[in-house]
Amino acid sequence: MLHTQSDVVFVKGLEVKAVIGVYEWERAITQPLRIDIALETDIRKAAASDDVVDALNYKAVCDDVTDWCQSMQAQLIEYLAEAIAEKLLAGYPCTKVTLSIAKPTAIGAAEAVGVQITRHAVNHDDT
Ligand SMILES: Nc1nc2c(c(=O)[nH]1)N=C([C@H](O)[C@@H](O)CO)CN2
Repeated sequence: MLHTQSDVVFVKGLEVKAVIGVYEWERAITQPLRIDIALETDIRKAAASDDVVDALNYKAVCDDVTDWCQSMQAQLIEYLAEAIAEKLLAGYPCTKVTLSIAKPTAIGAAEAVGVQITRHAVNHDDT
């Protein structure tokens, strides 16, 4: 199918305090994570109805991502990013997720360190 439109619902700079890191001292504290998310989705129904029930609700995304970060207590941000992307694709009406997770306080000499990933929904029509 030819796609003639491309829409994104995004979250920029979501700050979450969570247990994250590989070192023993990191397991005893929380650190800030700064998260950017772009969810490729069709916004036309919400744009026509002006009703949040037709929208990919970014408030729900922020609440879910915050909960997942805090409950997972991951060591690597790679592990956390992959798990969040998988959950977003499974739980929200989106076809592609681009997600970056930064640790702004991990390396004193750097503004931030982190990862960025892009994942696509599996299209079951093709199988
Ligand atoms: N690619 C990664 N490298 C490192 C990570 C990580 O999650 N991914 N984590 C650490 C430590 O937890 C670090 O943040 C402590 O300063 C080191 N390298």
